[in-house]
Amino acid sequence: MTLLLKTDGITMKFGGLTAVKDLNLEINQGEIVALIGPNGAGKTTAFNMITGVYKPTEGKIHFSKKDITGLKPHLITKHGMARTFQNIRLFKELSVMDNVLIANHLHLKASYLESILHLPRYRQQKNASVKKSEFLLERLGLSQFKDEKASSLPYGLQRRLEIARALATDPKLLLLDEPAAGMNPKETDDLTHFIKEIRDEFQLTILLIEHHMSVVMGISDRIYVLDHGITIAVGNPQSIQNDQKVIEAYLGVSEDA
Ligand SMILES: Nc1ncnc2c1ncn2[C@@H]1O[C@H](COP(=O)(O)OP(=O)(O)OP(=O)(O)O)[C@@H](O)[C@H]1O
Repeated sequence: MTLLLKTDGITMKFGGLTAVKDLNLEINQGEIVALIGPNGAGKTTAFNMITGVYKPTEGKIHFSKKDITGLKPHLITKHGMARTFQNIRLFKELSVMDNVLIANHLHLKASYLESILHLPRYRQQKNASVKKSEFLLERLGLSQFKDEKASSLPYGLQRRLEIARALATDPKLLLLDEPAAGMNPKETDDLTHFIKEIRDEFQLTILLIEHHMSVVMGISDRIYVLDHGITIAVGNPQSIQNDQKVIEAYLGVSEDA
């Protein structure tokens, strides 16, 4: 097995609050790994450290054997990491197709001068980019909406479009922040199959944050459980479901709620 992502004791402090403490994730190529935990456990903060939004207060992050600690998000994307957000971030006024084209643009190698002069290399890349975007939309079941405004899509399809945008940057590792949020049971079930399909088809490794336990238990090879920033359990779905500390962390939350 090839190790793709490794975090060595990453910690994030906001003033006096330690949002994540000493997190040690190890994700192998091809795995689907979930990060779960009650609200405020530190899951999004962990994503933000891995993707370069925050520089960890302590610790190191290695991705594809390179130290990426403290690199800016766009450079981390170039190394092969892409993410979606808890709150969908699309260019709402642009078409579905343009949303994917813009994401793909990051990968075009033609220079600015070549692009304004419409030189051959730019034209070739643009054509390839359109083909690739069409392929992604086709593959994600969005072709029929390609000329629609992104904001006109139903919620579940907007989430798919976010994933299409992430895939347009050719990631090795895809981070999904609550992909099933706001979905009904049928959409949630479809999403579970869909995530496995894209993992296989695009040879992805996936790290996801998710509150829907049916999704987490249905697709994860391994699960990390955070509570108040601390990793309280790591294991396969079965061991996590039976872990006393995990049960208590979740029961504690429902009692408080
Ligand atoms: N930029 C920030 N500044 C200060 N505190 C923050 C910041 N970001 C997160 N926190 C705090 O860090 C803790 C962890 O938050 P985080 O959003 O990572 O949790 P989470 O597990 O993703 O929660 P949820 O499931 O509700 O999204 C919380 O107490 C939160 O208030």
